Amino acid sequence: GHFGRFGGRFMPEALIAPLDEITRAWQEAQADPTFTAELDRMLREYANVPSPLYEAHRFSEAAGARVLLKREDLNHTGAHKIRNVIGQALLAKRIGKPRCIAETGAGQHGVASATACAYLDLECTVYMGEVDTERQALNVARMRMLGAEVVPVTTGSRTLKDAINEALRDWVASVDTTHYLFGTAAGPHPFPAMVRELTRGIGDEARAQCLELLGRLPDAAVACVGGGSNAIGLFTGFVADPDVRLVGIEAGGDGVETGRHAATITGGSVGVLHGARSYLLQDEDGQTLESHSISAGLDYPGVGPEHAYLAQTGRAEYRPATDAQAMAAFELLCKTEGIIPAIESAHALAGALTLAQELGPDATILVNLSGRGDKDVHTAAQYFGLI
Ligand SMILES: Cc1ncc(COP(=O)(O)O)c(/C=N/[C@H](C(=O)O)[C@@H](O)C(C)C)c1O
Repeated sequence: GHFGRFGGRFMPEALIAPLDEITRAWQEAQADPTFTAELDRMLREYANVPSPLYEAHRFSEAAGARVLLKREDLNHTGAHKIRNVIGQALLAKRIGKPRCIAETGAGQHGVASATACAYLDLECTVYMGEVDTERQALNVARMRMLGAEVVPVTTGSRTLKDAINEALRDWVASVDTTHYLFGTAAGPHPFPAMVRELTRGIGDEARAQCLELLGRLPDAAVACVGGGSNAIGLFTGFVADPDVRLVGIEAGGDGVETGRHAATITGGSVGVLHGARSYLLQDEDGQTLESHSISAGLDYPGVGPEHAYLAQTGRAEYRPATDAQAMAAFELLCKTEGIIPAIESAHALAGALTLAQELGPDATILVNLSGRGDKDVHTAAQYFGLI
């Protein structure tokens, strides 16, 4: 479970056995045609996968280069998260765990977890920072409608980091009946690799769709990076194509130089958080710092270890987009394409606008539109003074 010097599983002794059990079960499931056939069937018939590749002509004109959008916002539940949760919920069934727990920040992973558990008749408890339950209240309502228990977390900074800590505390006490349905490509082994494998359909599909549409590969593949799942899902399909630049866009918040951001690779340092060695925002004593972003889904002081590795080897590059840049890109997509993106995804769009200026009009830029903006309408309406 290593990516160069990154990754590993720095976890309490009590969780080593369940982590071993998931690792073994996942290896067996991947080799079991019944499991993979059921996973593919559910993705196709239930989750609306594969997602379309859409050429955004008017956004491209505004950007000054050709922009293609991978429409993960059109998946069932409105984001890429459904890919990961269907695989992990099927695995929970396979190992006889009647209950799943999950952490969530933006609420998309929580909604996807509640959805998969409703479909597969599993109990579902979602831990969510109290701050996030307020700014993503719509998703709290959706999770409860889908039959999940949502536990507002009031410890620490009351955001995603604290939700993960609470979920881990639950799991230590419930390993016999419960699978921790981890929401991003971070955490202890096997989660980063398993979530990458469950999400890599994004990049594998997009690569084939680009060859069909363009007759060649794109010049760059761009995705926002919170914990890292939608970005690693997009990048993996292209990592062996050296002419395709891989660009991860982190949450620059008020600007990295202000200290109020969630740009973990750009503004952080190597350390251990939530079971893996990667980059994180920490003070000189190794205490995790609070992150800041207008986007709940990117508001996380850690990042998946495979991104740390791709950054260190130089195969991928990571740049920040501030709240203001993301919201400007959010508005531009709304008004040029009639698509309201998730604020997380708007960070990737902001990165694409900058890259378009650098690469020029002949460039083709593939952007992962990781989710739709229904959950963010209130935040965006307040930001733009529409209500
Ligand atoms: C639409 C959308 N796009 C991107 C992200 C960033 O998460 P990654 O793709 O795992 O980097 C997210 C993250 N959402 C998670 C959630 O909904 O709980 C996030 O807050 C945590 C799981 C990390 C998202 O909802």
